[in-house]
Amino acid sequence: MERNIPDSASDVVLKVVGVSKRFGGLQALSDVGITIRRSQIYGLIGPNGAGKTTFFNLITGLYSADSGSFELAGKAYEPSAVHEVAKAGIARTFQNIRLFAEMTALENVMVGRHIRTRSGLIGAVLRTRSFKDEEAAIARRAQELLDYVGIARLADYKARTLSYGDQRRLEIARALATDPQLIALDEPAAGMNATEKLQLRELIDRIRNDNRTILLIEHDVKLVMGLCDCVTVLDYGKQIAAGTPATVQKDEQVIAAYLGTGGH
Ligand SMILES: Nc1ncnc2c1ncn2[C@@H]1O[C@H](COP(=O)(O)OP(=O)(O)OP(=O)(O)O)[C@@H](O)[C@H]1O
Repeated sequence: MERNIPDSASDVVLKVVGVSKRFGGLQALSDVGITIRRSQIYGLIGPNGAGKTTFFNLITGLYSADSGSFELAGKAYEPSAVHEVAKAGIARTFQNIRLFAEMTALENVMVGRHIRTRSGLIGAVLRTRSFKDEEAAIARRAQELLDYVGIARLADYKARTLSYGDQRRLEIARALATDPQLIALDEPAAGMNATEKLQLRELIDRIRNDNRTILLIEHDVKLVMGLCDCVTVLDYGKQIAAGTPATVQKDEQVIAAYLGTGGH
């Protein structure tokens, strides 16, 4: 489906310019930049070791960049700490799922919501009226989000007891709970079977249609090409192509570096 991508600067959610990162002797990223617009699904692909996760870690404050600049919804931001990035408006999921295993599904989503609440620690200790009202509202919202991702029935189960596919959905619900400007999904389809992938695709599409903006790292090329409005291809830390899936798929450097390998 062709989508009209608006061209105004105010529609830019994330703008990253000239980002580089070196680990010792290895240049993991060289001068990489992307611009993601509101309601886009933006794919970041490339062979193993291309630098995708490093790029995610830089925009979400896990690593610090050697150079480059970052803008979120028109404001410069310094991705220097994970919680600052979450507050600024980027929520992410992880390649290796990171949930609070002993907490229930509902509690995991409530944790995501807490960064947007006001009562804070004092309210929690004193259990003030406003704290209790706020907690009730958070629980209601968390339940809605579980319903949204299709696992409302699992609200009271501990996260560790959920199936792999459901844990990935739970991570997405937790990310949505922070009301992010941008949701960054790190290989959400990893380890999923064909049915789960289809459901995931529907979910990601629905999230976008609800006016969210998504950045996706994914090894499943079919999923990326079918879902994304725009794709950037990395190889050995360099951006070798960017554009619509149709354009990128035809790019000779991409075919040589990635699609032609047959390994994905
Ligand atoms: N903390 C680190 N210390 C040293 N080297 C690192 C570190 N993180 C990543 N690298 C190296 O940087 C390069 C890019 O890795 P990265 O994980 O970003 O690639 P990727 O595209 O996400 O790969 P994959 O598809 O396998 O997840 C690799 O050569 C990797 O070994």
